[in-house]
This record gives sequence, C-alpha cells and structure tokens, in this order.
Amino acid sequence: MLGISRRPANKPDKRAPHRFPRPLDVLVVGGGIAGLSAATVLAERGARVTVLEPETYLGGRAGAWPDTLADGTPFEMERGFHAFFRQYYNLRAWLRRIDPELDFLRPVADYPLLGPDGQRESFAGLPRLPIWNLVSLIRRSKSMTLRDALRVDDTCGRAIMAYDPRATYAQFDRLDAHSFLDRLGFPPRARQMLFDVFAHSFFNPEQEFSAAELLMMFHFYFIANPEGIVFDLVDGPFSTKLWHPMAAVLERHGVRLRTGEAAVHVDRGPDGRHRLTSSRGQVYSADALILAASVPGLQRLVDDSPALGHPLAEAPEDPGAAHCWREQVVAQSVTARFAVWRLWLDRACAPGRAAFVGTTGLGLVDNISLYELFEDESREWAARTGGSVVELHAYALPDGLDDEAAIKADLLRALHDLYPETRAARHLDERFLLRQDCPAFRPGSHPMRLRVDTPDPTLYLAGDFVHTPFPTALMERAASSGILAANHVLHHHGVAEELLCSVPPRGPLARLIHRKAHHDAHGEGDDD
Ligand SMILES: Cc1cc2nc3c(=O)[nH]c(=O)nc-3n(C[C@H](O)[C@H](O)[C@H](O)COP(=O)(O)OP(=O)(O)OC[C@H]3O[C@@H](n4cnc5c(N)ncnc54)[C@H](O)[C@@H]3O)c2cc1C
Repeated sequence: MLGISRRPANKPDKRAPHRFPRPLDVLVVGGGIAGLSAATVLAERGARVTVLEPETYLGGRAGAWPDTLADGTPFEMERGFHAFFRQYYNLRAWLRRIDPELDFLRPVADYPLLGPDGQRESFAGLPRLPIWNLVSLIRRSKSMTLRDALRVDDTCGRAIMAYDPRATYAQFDRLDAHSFLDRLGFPPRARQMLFDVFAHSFFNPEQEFSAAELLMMFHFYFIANPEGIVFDLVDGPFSTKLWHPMAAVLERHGVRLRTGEAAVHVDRGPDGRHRLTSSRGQVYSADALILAASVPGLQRLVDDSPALGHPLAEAPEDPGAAHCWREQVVAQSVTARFAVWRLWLDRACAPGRAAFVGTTGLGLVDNISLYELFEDESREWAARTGGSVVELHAYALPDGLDDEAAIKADLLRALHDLYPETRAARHLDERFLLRQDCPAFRPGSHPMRLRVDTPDPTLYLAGDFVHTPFPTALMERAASSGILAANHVLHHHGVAEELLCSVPPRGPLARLIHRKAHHDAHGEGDDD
C-alpha cells in the first residue's frame, strides 16, 4: 500500500564472484560502527583487513569500557543510552553476524514524551502503517487537534510528506530547522511535544540544523518507516553484548584489531600502495584504505597527510578533484556539546516507570532512562542493592555552558520534578561525560557533505557524517556508509556487492510534487 515497504538499495551482481580473486590488503581507520561494518564485509570476502582504533575499546560513540563502582562492583560504562530502531536494516543485518536472531535486543513497549505541566504523548499502540501512524499520533495528541494540523503552512506541510533527495535539499538546506518549524505553524505546545524533542535528538541546536536534514529525518523515522515508530534496546552493556562478540567474528575472519593505536600519517610507499604510520610507529601497507574516523580524527589525519585524496594517476578531466575533496574535509564540523550523566541511586524508582522517556521544555534534559529495566548488569545491581541506575542526557548544550555543576543541577531538578521519588535518593556513585564529537549538519552545508567515494579509487570514507544515497541517520548511517565503502572496494575488484536495504527513498507525495526532480533522478533510491 502506497509503495511503502523495506526495499533493496542496490543490486548486487549475482553472477560476480563472491570473494576477491587475489589477496587484498585493506586498512580501516576507526573502530566504530562504520569501520567495523566495512571490515566485516571485506574480511568475509577474503580481504586481509587491519582496523586501527585509538581507544582501548571498540564501538566508538556506541562503545563501552570497564569501570568499578565505589562499592567495588565491576561494570561497563558506555557513551550513553542508544535506541535501535526497527528500520535500521543494514545495522541489523550486520549485527546478525553475532546473533542471527538478534536475541540481545529487547523491544520497548512505549517511550513516552514528557513536557511541562504534566504534558505527555505516547508512541504505544500506533498503527505501523506510515502516515496513519502520524495521523493517529496527531488525532490522539492532547497538544493539538486535527484542525490545528490542517492549518499548518501548505509548503512546509507538503515538504514533510514529499521528501525527495534532490528537491528537499535544493529547497530547504539553506533554511534552519527552527525557522522551518516557525513557518510550519504548529501550535506552540504541539511543536514542543512533537517536533522540538525530535529535532533535538540529532544533537544539533535547531537554529544550526539544516531544515532539509530534519525533513530527511522525519521521512526516515516517521513518514516512510514501515516498521512502526518503535525501537529495541540492548539487554546488556554494548561491550559484552556487541563488541566482544563482533571482535570474535572479525578475528575468525582473520581481521587484525589494533586498539590503542591511531592512524597519524598516510602517504604512498614505493610500490604505490597506501602506507600508514600509526601512533605506535608501526607502518602498514594496503591496497585500499577506508577512513571511518570521527570528524576531528579525519580532519587531523588529512591535514597531516598531504597525499591523501590524490589518486596515483590524477584524472585528466578533473585535475583539481583531490584539492576540492580536501577542502570538503576541512568544511566538516562537530555540533554543540552534550552531556551524559549516569547515577546509581540508593532507592528504586516508582513502579511503572518507563525504561526510556523523551523530555522537552523541562530545562536541559532530553531523555531519562532507567537501566535496571532493560540492562542485565544494572538489573543485577538494583536487585542486590534495592537501588536504581538512572541516566540523563542533555543534547545541544548552549554555548558557554560548560560548568559541570550547573549542568548537573539543571538535570537533577528535572529528574526530581518528573520522578519525585528520587528527591530523597542518595547518589551512591555517578559518571558524567561532557563531549563534543557528533557531526554538525548546518544550514547550507549539504553541497559540502562528503560521500563514501573520493577522487582516489582506493580511498573511501564512512561514518554518520557521510552522505548515503538513500535515507539513513545516526547508527544506521554509520553501518550503511561502512557497507557502502566495502561495496566500492568489492565493485572495484569485480566482486559481488553486499545487499543494502532502505526505507522508500521518497515521500508519498514526492512524485506528485517533484515530478520533474523524479524524472531527472532515473532509478529508485539513488540521487547521485
Ligand atoms: C550519547 C549518545 C547517544 C546516542 N544515541 C543514539 C541512538 O539512540 N540511536 C542512534 O541511532 N544513534 C545514537 N547515537 C549516535 C551513534 O552513536 C553514532 O551515530 C554512531 O555510533 C557513529 O558511528 P561511527 O562509526 O560513524 O563514528 P564513531 O563511533 O565516532 O567512530 C569513529 C572512530 O574513529 C576513531 N578514530 C578517530 N581518529 C582516529 C585515528 N586517527 N585513527 C584511528 N581511529 C580514529 C574514534 O576513536 C572512533 O572510535 C548516539 C550517540 C551518542 C554520543
């Protein structure tokens, strides 16, 4: 119905060989989701893969490391709570390597949104069919009526239903998400409950976030998502449930995992292959190089490696391509800082609390999760002590707010208001992370967005800041771009690509509204 379903995003050649015909050395820079997914696909096809990761653990921003509580309990601390949405097809297909049934994922029955004055919205029980899920949400929402929905600005309302990878960016990339939502004209309460909370989840402040990128996110998470607006959680620490098993899979395929070792310089060896020097002074040679580092890591490496981006033989028809690519790398940036605060409380939260709630209009806080309700380590600790493990996130922190005590005071106020039973709780332990390493999607930045391929046919990029030719975001973009990078290497050597899947590439009204753009775009799903 309405052409809305999961669909292939590429067409692997079934007649092509499945494995590399000759040995191929590949270096992957970065041990996050993007780098590890690229490494898996290439190693499965017979490439000799080495992964370099400066941290002592794998997983990047979804990583976890060992720590010990004040009471002596060992635990794994993470970069923060992560939601695994059902339409993360490529991430899930990759994670099936560690467990074909994905038994480590636990469905979340509901994730309420809480706002000021006791406002509450819920995603439970919505129809799975796209558009009707949104209509039902609006119909039952207390913050708006259907009449309000019919009063929204025509152009902006249509844009939500008509995402198109060309037309949407052409029309809305230079506008910021805040101005777009102003123009949309939702009643202020509904805007706060249904839109602001969503926009904030991508770490970028609304005023500094491309409206086109926000529209792509609406499309990916709501309008074209055939799985329903639901997600799953990992039932244990990411290290034990995801990255240790994934490391075992990779090592079985012969991948060399080099943690605690960063890439610091890349040039060409006398044989014309990539020659990479690591922070430990090791030198690695490779036929292909995949850079799956964070934005600052990529920029540092490119800055310190003047040869990067230049193919062995410069294409005569495009002699400045490497220079332009290097400028594109410089143009990337990270967005505002965010805070993650995990607390071990000496008493339980009230029965009936949700594992995760999104929040809006309550100060800095964006969400609260109760770890003992879904994560085995915290469940055991809570059962033993009678306590509770609470994590609070605050994204897109205002410029200049870097006082840890002030951020904590604000978060605590919200926790006490929403969960009054925590007011009397003692903090038995805590961990506070203040970071700035999520990519910025500034208004007008789309033309400078990096792609997986580069001017050098042996050099590829991956990461959640890299453009993919079908709708993706966050972890799904990291995994998809990693597999795309691997696919480029496979294709270059005549080997069959890995299948990728996607939600529909365009919104339900896109054909009607952007008929010309659609005709120009030829096949489904590829706007390149
Ligand atoms: C608090 C928080 C909550 C989140 N919640 C969600 C969520 O609910 N759902 C969701 O989908 N996503 C969520 N995300 C986003 C998600 O974590 C990222 O989109 C994803 O992990 C990005 O993966 P990546 O591989 O692209 O980048 P990264 O994870 O950043 O990996 C890049 C790696 O490169 C390494 N590196 C850097 N420099 C070098 C170098 N010179 N040499 C070698 N390696 C280098 C880094 O150490 C890092 O490990 C969240 C992120 C955070 C921080």
